[in-house]
Amino acid sequence: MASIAEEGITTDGAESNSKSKSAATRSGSDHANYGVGWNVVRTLGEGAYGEVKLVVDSQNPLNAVAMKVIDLAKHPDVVETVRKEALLMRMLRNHVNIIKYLDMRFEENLDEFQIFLEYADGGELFDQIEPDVGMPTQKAQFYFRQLIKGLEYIHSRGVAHRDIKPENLLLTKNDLLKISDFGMATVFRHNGRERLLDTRCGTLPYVAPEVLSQKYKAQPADVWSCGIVLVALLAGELAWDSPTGDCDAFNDWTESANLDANPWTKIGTVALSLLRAILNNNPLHRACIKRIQAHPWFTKDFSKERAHLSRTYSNGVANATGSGTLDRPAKRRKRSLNTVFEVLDGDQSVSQPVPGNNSVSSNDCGTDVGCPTACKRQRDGSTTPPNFANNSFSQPENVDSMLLSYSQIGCSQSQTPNPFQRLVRRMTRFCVTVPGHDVLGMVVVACDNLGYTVRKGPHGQSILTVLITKTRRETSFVVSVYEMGGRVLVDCRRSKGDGLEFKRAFVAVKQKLNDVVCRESGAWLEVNGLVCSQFQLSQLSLAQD
Ligand SMILES: Nc1ncnc2c1ncn2[C@@H]1O[C@H](COP(=O)(O)OP(=O)(O)OP(=O)(O)O)[C@@H](O)[C@H]1O
Repeated sequence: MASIAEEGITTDGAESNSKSKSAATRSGSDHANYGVGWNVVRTLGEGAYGEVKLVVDSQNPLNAVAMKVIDLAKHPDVVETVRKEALLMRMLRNHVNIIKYLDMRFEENLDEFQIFLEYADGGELFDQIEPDVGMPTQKAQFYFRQLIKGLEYIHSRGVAHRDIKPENLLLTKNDLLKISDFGMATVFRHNGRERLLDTRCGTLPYVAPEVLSQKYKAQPADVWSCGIVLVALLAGELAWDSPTGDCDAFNDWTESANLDANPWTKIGTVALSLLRAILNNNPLHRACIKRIQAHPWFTKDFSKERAHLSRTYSNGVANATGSGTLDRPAKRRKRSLNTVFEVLDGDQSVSQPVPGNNSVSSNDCGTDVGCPTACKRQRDGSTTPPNFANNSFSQPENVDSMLLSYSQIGCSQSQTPNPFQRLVRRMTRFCVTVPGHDVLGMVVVACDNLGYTVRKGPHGQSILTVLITKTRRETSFVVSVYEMGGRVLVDCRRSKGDGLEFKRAFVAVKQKLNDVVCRESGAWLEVNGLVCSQFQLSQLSLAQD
């Protein structure tokens, strides 16, 4: 989903006025030089001004960073914008829920800026949202708490993000949420003095109403966007296209009308009361971060509710109501037994220990917000990360030996092969029973039927770009096919636009290919972002020792 930036971003008083590229080059080279000995492995995503690439240390393949490339030949006017983004990220680099800024340089030969960032090896948050469904309450709460914690830190440093949305919330393999993309961020408080903002920026469905119409306070505007993210997490859809008077869905919310319609019917009553406090048109009355953190939905221990439900059903008593129920929408009180079990199955085992809000120390999953899946400590002292990926929406199945080689990834010849190629954990993948060439043809036909436009990759590469033409906002995704040891993996990655639209399109394409999608489950090993077989993993750990 494209972001809007009506007035462009200007440098604020808190920052240097230098506009030179060399100033950008100097802005914080206090880390390793990611040049010699580092290899570009693959493209992680596409940004507004260029690609974001995965760069791996050839000496230690477990050392990886993300390199955001800004193509100055194509975008000569963005020097100042990019420099500002890097400076702000540098100010914010000491928080577990913010993508850590590492370095920046101007690559003269290529005429590009390169910003080096901590690599988030767990994909994007939107990848965890099932379209039109959302995710289990407990999981949504886990991510939302981290989002609010990260935002609290950003605001404490006097910075407004201004483009909070699931596509800009990245995850690590341990399910740590990392706020990223500070391309629209700005300083709103400097030396204790706060200023109102007037740049109309953000992404329409997520933007607060006042941002479109008047000077606005920074913090309530970001809080509003978090509210829309919460709707997406809980309902798998957005509340409205834009918070404006010509949008019926927004008017209904403002007038408390039609709350029997989606997305609200999918959202529990306690969550709805939190959303009421956050999505308040009046920024002065809108819940602040402290109020959000004190709200019953935010503090509630849903894992205890889950255990209660489990006991109830294991006794054969189908009583899902009463004091110990999950936060469920009023309209869904009469849900079927199956529905409740779906909720239970979708998350961690109910027999696991029930962590409270403070039960997870930073030694475990690295955050002090309540991790709903207890991190299991191993004999060697390491921990197993909370594994939310188990509520597989489209997790690859039946891949028991998959170490993707350099040539299969499709890197250019100038890049050095690296045996430990990484794939971002992603739910928008599946394995098929037919050869790669055949499945590509099938994807083309499926997309044609669905009315999407398909562009083939250059030089006969196993890559397609699919433009979802039906949607108002331009959304596209890239389909890559990998063949390995008789297995064929179809990997879909959002390239541009709305994450939820992409997910819907993915589901539609996968359904069309239903006859050839692998059914049986198998070992899909992905550790530290590596996709490989058990044998290859053991070799790797020997090498590390
Ligand atoms: N640190 C990172 N680790 C892993 N993937 C990343 C990282 N940074 C960016 N990406 C991937 O690249 C994509 C684009 O990055 P980013 O959003 O920062 O670019 P942008 O130019 O700001 O794009 P936008 O058009 O959304 O404003 C992200 O959606 C994500 O998939």
